Amino acid sequence: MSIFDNDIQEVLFSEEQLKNRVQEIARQITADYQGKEIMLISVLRGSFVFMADLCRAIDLPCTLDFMAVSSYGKGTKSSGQVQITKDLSEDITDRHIIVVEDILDSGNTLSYLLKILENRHPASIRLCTLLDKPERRVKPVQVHYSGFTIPDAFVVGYGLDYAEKYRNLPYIGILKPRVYGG
Ligand SMILES: O=P(O)(O)OC[C@H]1O[C@H](OP(=O)(O)OP(=O)(O)O)[C@H](O)[C@@H]1O
Ligand code: HPA
Repeated sequence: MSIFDNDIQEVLFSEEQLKNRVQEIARQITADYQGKEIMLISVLRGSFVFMADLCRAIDLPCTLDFMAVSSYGKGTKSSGQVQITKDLSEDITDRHIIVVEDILDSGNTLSYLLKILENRHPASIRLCTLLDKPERRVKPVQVHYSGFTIPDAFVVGYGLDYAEKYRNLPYIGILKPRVYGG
């Protein structure tokens, strides 16, 4: 039970389902990068919960860094204007990078971000997103690790917000449209 339950139309993924899927992705990454050291880049703020669970389930030498971008402001639709609000602390040249995201929606954020990171000449770069909402895509983005494909609905919880709320919900659910006036 959560104080937010009344704002949720439908639970898409329970805590248990999230835990199991995150472990499967971590096992896949561990197998794919045997013998290598990886660097996980969490795209703040939404991916912080996924990152925390994923990195602890990966059995490889691994460093972490964080980047913050924003394009949604207080709305439920991408403004199309992506802003870097915090850059990485580390140099990624010649490193094996995995970008960790909570959701791939229009693709505006990740197409912009991946281009910037590719220009810094990593040894390799892959994208790992917990959720993929393909119906909303306006920019193509190549995904290597995807947790779940979801329908065209605004979701919150497990790091994902609406107007900065709901990030601390332990499950992922569809937000009732009346909450955002949709
Ligand atoms: O594919 P897109 O339509 O660009 O949407 C995906 C982006 O939107 C969310 O970030 P947001 O800008 O809401 O910032 P946040 O991570 O701080 O919540 C999410 O974390 C992704 O970065
Ligand atoms: O469905 C969503 N929920 C929360 N944040 C988002 N950013 C892009 N799509 C979403």
